[in-house]
Amino acid sequence: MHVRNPYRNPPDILLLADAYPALKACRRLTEALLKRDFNITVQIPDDRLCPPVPNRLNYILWLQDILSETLGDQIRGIDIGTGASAIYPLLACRLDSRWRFVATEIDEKSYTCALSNIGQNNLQGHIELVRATPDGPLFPFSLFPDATFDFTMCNPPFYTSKAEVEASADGKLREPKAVCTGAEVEMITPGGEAAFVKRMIDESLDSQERCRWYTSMLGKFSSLAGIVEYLNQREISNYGITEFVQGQTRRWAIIWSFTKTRLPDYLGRIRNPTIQHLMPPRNTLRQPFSTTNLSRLTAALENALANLDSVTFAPNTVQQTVAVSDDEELLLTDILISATRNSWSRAARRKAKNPNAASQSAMEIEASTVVMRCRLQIRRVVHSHDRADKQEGLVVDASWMEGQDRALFDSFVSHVMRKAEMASAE
Ligand SMILES: C[S@@+](CC[C@H](N)C(=O)[O-])C[C@H]1O[C@@H](n2cnc3c(N)ncnc32)[C@H](O)[C@@H]1O
Repeated sequence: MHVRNPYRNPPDILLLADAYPALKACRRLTEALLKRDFNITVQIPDDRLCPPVPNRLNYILWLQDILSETLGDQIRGIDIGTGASAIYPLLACRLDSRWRFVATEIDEKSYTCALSNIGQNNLQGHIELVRATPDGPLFPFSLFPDATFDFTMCNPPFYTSKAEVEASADGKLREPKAVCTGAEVEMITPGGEAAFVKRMIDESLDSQERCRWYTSMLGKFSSLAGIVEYLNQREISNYGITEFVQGQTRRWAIIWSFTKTRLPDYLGRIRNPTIQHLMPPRNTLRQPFSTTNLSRLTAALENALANLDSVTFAPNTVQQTVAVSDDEELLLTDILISATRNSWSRAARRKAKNPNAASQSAMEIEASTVVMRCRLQIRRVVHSHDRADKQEGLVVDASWMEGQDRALFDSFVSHVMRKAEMASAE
């Protein structure tokens, strides 16, 4: 090609679509990306929403990260309002053959089209489509009385009314007009997305641990505050928030659970300082250490853990570079820890000196139950924001993984960190 021809290097179609939104609305672009990159064949009718692949993929990848430690040969999820494309189940099942879906849809045309898309990709053994009704339950648990699920997901209809759709057509609220060629049933629901998600929260209070993680995407940042307040009112403290950023488009997702499993902060908190009031308390606590000697610090930590009789731990040596905003970190040691009771508080240590204080049987019962699981990661941080004066240091990140009692985790971390700092300081 001619040297001055700018198309000598073919344009990046996704960047182009970001700069020229009408392209995003192009069904052929979605169909082509799904075919080329995932071997998925879909047909999306012209009068139904066309899902942008990068955004939908972001949601699936986040769920994959959350479920990455799930054992077993199946991961079972529910997609509420799967749409004509059935994009979430198709993508997820193509990416990992262990995934299974129940997908719901109220709109007849989208239901029929989703059924055909699932069949065309030979995924009918992995994805079960359920015809829902607008006034019926959002979660189809009653149809699967013996099943438990790993997650629910949803991209809810987000507008409250036709007037709101029209008001947003200039692109202020969501995607530009060209993209919003969906049917009303896809885009409008009484009370908008916030009311839809609140319905899910209400239903989840009944179904509780039938599902490990309840999640939903949110198209409007303004929905977040009301939903967090609703979770707080209902005393659902185990929740998280993330954001999906693709070019100029930003979306959010909320996640909550009634189980003891806790999310690491990188999956359940957004770092943006202006919205910290909406974030759940931190599950990852960072402690800088004065020593720069890795073996000293590792030995000090292991010694502090070995001195706690209710604690078992498994250290793992790793060498993995991880990027954290502007800083680079080297993950060096990963220690998995379980505790069967509190043996680190002052009261617990006093009791241990006087074993008659606790009856034998109570001790045995306690010892058989894990009350807290967490991980300690030793990392080497390079503070690169001041490049002239690079500062290296060792830190330990303590991440709460399981338990009901946040105070127990906090007191464990402060005990172990204090002991390790005293023993490793040079
Ligand atoms: C914004 S679209 C999302 C479609 C698809 N999941 C996606 O991300 O492209 C919302 C979908 O939810 C469906 N829907 C609306 N109310 C529903 C309900 N009560 N139960 C199940 N689906 C519903 C709509 O018909 C529509 O297909």
